[in-house]
Amino acid sequence: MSALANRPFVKMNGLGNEILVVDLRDGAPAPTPDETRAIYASGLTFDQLMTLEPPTGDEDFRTRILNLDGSESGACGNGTRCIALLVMQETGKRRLEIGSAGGTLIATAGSAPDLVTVDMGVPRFDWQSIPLAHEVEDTRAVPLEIGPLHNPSVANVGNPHAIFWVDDVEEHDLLTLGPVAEFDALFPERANISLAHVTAPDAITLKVWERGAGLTRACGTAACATAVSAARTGRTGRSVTVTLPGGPLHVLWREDGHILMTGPAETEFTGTFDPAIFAGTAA
Ligand SMILES: N[C@H](CCC[C@H](N)C(=O)O)C(=O)O
Repeated sequence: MSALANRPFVKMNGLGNEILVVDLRDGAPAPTPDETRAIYASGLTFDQLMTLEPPTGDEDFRTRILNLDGSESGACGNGTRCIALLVMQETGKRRLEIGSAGGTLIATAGSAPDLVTVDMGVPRFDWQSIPLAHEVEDTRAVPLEIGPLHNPSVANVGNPHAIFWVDDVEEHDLLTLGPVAEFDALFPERANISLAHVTAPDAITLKVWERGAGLTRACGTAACATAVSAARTGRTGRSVTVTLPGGPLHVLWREDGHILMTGPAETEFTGTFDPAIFAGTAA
């Protein structure tokens, strides 16, 4: 019997990026890839499943990010705002330290009850950190062509991102081009794929094909990766509003290198996992 059977969950979203939160602070094991896929296949759909796990150091708690295909990611911006809001509401705390594979994230309560700011850490741009399959000198414009898309900027913000600069995010068929780019041999760990249209020195429109999840209404790490790439290529300043299909996020790339992402989080419903979901998964 899966340790998840009859366990409660909370369904949330960050700008329409669908997040399923599972509280494992009692030390229960994290969902396996099989169990993650089984939950999604049961009709309890999400883009990412995020856990609450016991702290291993000074942090308040730890989290693990699982895409709907069962793959694990080192970061999830929208999901981090969701779990931070949940624990802030539970504890009354206005600042949380959250441990994750991508590093320690600092979440602070925003100026409105549903707003959260997350320090997403410092981006990395060197080809080995993205990672790319071979050396690329200038990662602001990588030699890659995917149909009509070419020369993306790449960045790692806890997870790998490729950003194609376009004049209209609706002009290209990201549903088709996204997976082709995601699985390109240049990205040994695959990549999240964005179409970005800079509309002003402080404004970007963005559409994202997410690694392991597909088209989503919003992607916080893509907004962060795009914001820092726009700044380092001279397309914008360091403080931008990134407008995704699900709505706007504000991203500030501080002079000390840290990325601050601010946006809403929302609870939709709660429930418990029906044991039948896990009938076919490995014990
Ligand atoms: N939706 C998430 C990104 C999940 C990242 C995942 N798609 C991966 O890197 O594998 C966000 O708001 O940042």
